[in-house]
Amino acid sequence: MTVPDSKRQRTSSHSSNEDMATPTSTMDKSDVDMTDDAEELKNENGDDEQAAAAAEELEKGIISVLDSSKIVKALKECKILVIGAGGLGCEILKNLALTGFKQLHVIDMDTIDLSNLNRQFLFRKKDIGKSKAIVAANFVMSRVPGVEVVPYFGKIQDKDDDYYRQFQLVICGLDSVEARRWINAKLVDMVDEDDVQSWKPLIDGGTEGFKGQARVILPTMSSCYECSLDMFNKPTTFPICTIANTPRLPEHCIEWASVLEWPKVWGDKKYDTDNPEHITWLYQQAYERAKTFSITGVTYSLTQGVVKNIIPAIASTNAVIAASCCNEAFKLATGAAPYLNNYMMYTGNDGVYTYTFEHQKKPDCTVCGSESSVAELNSEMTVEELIEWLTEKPDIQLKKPSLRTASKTIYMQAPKALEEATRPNLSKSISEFIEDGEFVTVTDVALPVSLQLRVIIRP
Ligand SMILES: Nc1ncnc2c1ncn2[C@@H]1O[C@H](COP(=O)(O)OP(=O)(O)OP(=O)(O)O)[C@@H](O)[C@H]1O
Ligand SMILES: [Zn+2]
Repeated sequence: MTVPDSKRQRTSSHSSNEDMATPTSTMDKSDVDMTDDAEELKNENGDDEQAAAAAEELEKGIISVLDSSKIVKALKECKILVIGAGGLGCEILKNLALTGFKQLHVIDMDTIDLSNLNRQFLFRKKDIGKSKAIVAANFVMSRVPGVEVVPYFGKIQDKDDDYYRQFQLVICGLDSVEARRWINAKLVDMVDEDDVQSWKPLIDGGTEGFKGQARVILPTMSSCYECSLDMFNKPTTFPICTIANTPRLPEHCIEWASVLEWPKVWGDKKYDTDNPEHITWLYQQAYERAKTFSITGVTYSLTQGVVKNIIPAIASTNAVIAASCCNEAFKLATGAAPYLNNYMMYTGNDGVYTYTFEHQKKPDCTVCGSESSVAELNSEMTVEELIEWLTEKPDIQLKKPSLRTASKTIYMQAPKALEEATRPNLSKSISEFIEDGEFVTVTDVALPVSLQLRVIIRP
């Protein structure tokens, strides 16, 4: 696989993370690759004259027509892990196999559901209840001769470094932030400065309704998933005044029915989003209100979608994002063109709009940063409050953090005995455990690695 120029420098000079910033320009990259390519041409073809001519061209900076045999070789040698065999995963597996990649693995922990069949086209009705990964792998192999797809029916968290080490590239088609954070941290953690093979680019695709994004993460070199965690906020809610007074969208009317009308009529009784009678009631209220404001588009299924907070999966969004991910995989595997640097947004809400930008690496990113993450905390803060703070802070967002310093165990979520033993510490103030400037090690189910947090205690 083509190793970006900056990676080569990094591994050979042992330079620190700060030096690496982002991949260098395409021209620099091609310079390095071209020299190597010329060498390879000479060795492989044994046709000295042709090789010499090609080498000369390459040295002059002329990029000749792609050599198909080299492309084929690169695709054959690149082993890719696809994570997720859902809407995006089906597209990604199909694209990779048809592009000519030969060694694919796929992980998915889920089984096939009837509702998947409209867009997860590797599955048929007879497959309902079976493992997505296994069915997808068999389908792709039966349709595309010469490709091997090895499935794993389970979670990415089940696998260890040895498993991940075999791949040159990882592509994610996931639906959860948690799984993305896990694989991102795993791949960053696996990077060994002295071993270029330990370094695996991560291509991450994500879709939500008509919106999607594709990004290329070069572990320790470019911005990682965790660097941009604060971009993912809680789902949008509508301002109450809009809902109450100036609705413009069918969603506003549905929110009005569920947030304001339901409690007014039914008091403390909560509606059940799985009860068709309740949804029908909300739908009728919303429909009447929409009529008053000349708003169209309130339907039963939209009502259900809004109250359940469901964003419909759009097959064409998956197709666009998967295409972009596989395009990047092709470029990274073959060096045929510069790869995405590093974030592409797409929206199909209103025609087609895409935008590419370079998401900056965060120097104090808790996963890939070279600087330690600093937390300035009040000395009176309790351990429990610190834990809550860690779960709420937008750029940390942990689930169930456990805390310790070099000398003290502050609070452990598991095992049970340790949790019980440390529970009384929850109500104590953090200054009983943490000295000003001391490092706190934070572990959490969300991440396969621990975080180091330097704590500054404010008096
Ligand atoms: N930690 C994980 N390990 C392995 N697979 C995972 C993990 N987290 C999520 N997945 C898989 O990622 C896939 C995401 O696909 P997709 O977004 O199409 O979801 P879906 O559940 O099939 O569809 P929808 O949510 O729209 O009904 C799912 O099949 C899911 O099982
Ligand atoms: Zn990062």
